[in-house]
Amino acid sequence: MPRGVTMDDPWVFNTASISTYRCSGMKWLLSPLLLGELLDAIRGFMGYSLREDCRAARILDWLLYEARLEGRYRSICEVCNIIRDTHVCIAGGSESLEKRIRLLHECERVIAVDGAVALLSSYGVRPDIIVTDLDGSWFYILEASRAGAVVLVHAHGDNIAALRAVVPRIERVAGTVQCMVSELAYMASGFTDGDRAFGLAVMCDASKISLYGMNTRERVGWWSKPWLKKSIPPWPEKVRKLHIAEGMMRLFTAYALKKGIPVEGL
Ligand SMILES: Nc1ncnc2c1ncn2[C@@H]1O[C@H](COP(=O)(O)OP(=O)(O)OP(=O)(O)O)[C@@H](O)[C@H]1O
Ligand SMILES: Nc1nc2c(c(=O)[nH]1)N=C(CO)CN2
Repeated sequence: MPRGVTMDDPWVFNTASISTYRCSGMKWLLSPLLLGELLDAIRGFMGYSLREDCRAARILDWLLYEARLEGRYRSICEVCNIIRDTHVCIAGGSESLEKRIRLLHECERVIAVDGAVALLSSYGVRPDIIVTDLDGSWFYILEASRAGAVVLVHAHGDNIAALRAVVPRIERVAGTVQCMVSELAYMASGFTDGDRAFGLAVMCDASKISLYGMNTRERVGWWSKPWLKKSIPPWPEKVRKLHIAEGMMRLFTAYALKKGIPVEGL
């Protein structure tokens, strides 16, 4: 049993599965068990703590519960409804996004990956969905959510303070986690913000997926982190994350092709 799937707490496994299956016709991209195994392996490789990832998942669940009381919560089914049967473009963190950004005007739906929301804003592109672990610019994320974007926030052991600071201020918020203890958030298909966005588009049956700024061999775009002044080569931890992202994207491309969803820009 993957360690992120806490079977000593068996009801949790059911509720997490049920919250995804409640959407009519929607299926997990990877089975929860396979996903749990993959995330365990990644945690080992990256040196992350399961305990902290599970703590973050519970905290996000609580913040989403409050968001639901306040009418700000969006389920993963509602997120999928935005994507289903549309041409989805995903704008990520690699350098080439800036040169190709005007092409995003041709997309039916735009998913901004974390910091890319800042760059999109300066070119007048409004994202429909933002996929983030909240280490991009909070200002632009909050601005886009006020303008109508749904923010799909990912909880992990290293962003607990950011979750507490930002989630209560997001107008339209959904959640993903990497430990299966949550009822209102769902187990993310993927690891980095970019491959999770791609996995989401495949899971939600986009009619076509175009990737911009998702080239893991390129430099990291300056918009990717608030502290970057210019685009730079990935630093050692980022290299390892991008390595995993590349593997995830290959896997999801295979699923997309099996479902008959064309993918361009890989
Ligand atoms: N060369 C690249 N540089 C940066 N991001 C890239 C690159 N190629 C693909 N991407 C995708 O774009 C996303 C950009 O998001 P972001 O920079 O916030 O990363 P992240 O997943 O939050 O990781 P980190 O913890 O380093 O912030 C990445 O998650 C990755 O999937
Ligand atoms: N614990 C932990 N989990 C993660 C992290 C991270 O920095 N720490 N970064 C991710 C990709 O952005 C995804 N998951």
